[in-house]
Amino acid sequence: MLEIERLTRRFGEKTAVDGVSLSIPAGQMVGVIGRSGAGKSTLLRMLNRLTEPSAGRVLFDGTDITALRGQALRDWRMRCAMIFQQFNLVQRLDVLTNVLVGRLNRRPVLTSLLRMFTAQERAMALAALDRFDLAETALQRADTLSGGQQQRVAIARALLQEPRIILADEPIASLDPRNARTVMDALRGVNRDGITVLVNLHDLATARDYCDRIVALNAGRVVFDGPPPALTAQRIREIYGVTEEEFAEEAAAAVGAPPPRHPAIAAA
Ligand SMILES: Nc1ncnc2c1ncn2[C@@H]1O[C@H](COP(=O)(O)OP(=O)(O)OP(=O)(O)O)[C@@H](O)[C@H]1O
Repeated sequence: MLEIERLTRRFGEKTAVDGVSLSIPAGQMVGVIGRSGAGKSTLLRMLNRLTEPSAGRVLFDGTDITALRGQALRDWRMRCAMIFQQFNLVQRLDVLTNVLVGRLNRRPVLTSLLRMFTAQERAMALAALDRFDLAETALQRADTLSGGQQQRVAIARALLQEPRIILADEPIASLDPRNARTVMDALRGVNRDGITVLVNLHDLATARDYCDRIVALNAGRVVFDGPPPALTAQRIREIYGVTEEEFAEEAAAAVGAPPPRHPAIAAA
């Protein structure tokens, strides 16, 4: 269980996340939506302490994550893997090594530096790649892969951390619809294995299709929290003051994604 209690982050005068409280049961897939600047990235980044909260707490199974220091903080970051919009692979390294990077934090510094991995770790990495139909790319350089393949490599790398939670910040914003689907299928697949997934999405239709729960942010605050069918086009209008179509186009532009081809205007 992840408990977020009145979590707040200020940047100077700006309050990016403003007293957010959420209880997220283990194994849930939560889509976080909101306009550009609503605080989605800041919220996710506070959960694994890439960004420090100004106030509030995060508890995981009763442990206060916001108070962790040193090794305990490193352990938490391992259990709470991040996926980024731009994949963050080492382009000149082969795919297998990129996946094995997920093990680095789990090992002593020297073996990490030498990038020495056990046969068991290599087998784990290959199995993770195989699961996403990428085993045959293991020895290719990462930069020879498509965006969708690279993002699935990033998910495989995250799995090598043996995480309890995956935090994905706009994981499909740079992908075409087909690749976006393969990445969302991969995330949903690992979620079905019991890993909690929090995913920032600009695309409402995707959030509806894949998530158990949608949290909508506006100006750093939670303005909707419920099951996808409850987030109707009418609710979007009430919350954001725009049609769902306008919301979709604006959100896509904010993350540099192509405009939606089929805005889910009547999804509800
Ligand atoms: N390091 C920072 N320094 C100053 N202001 C920041 C910083 N990070 C975020 N902000 C501000 O906090 C607010 C929330 O930003 P955040 O990136 O979390 O929003 P977002 O919903 O993820 O939007 P986007 O999709 O455009 O990234 C914005 O006004 C942003 O300018």
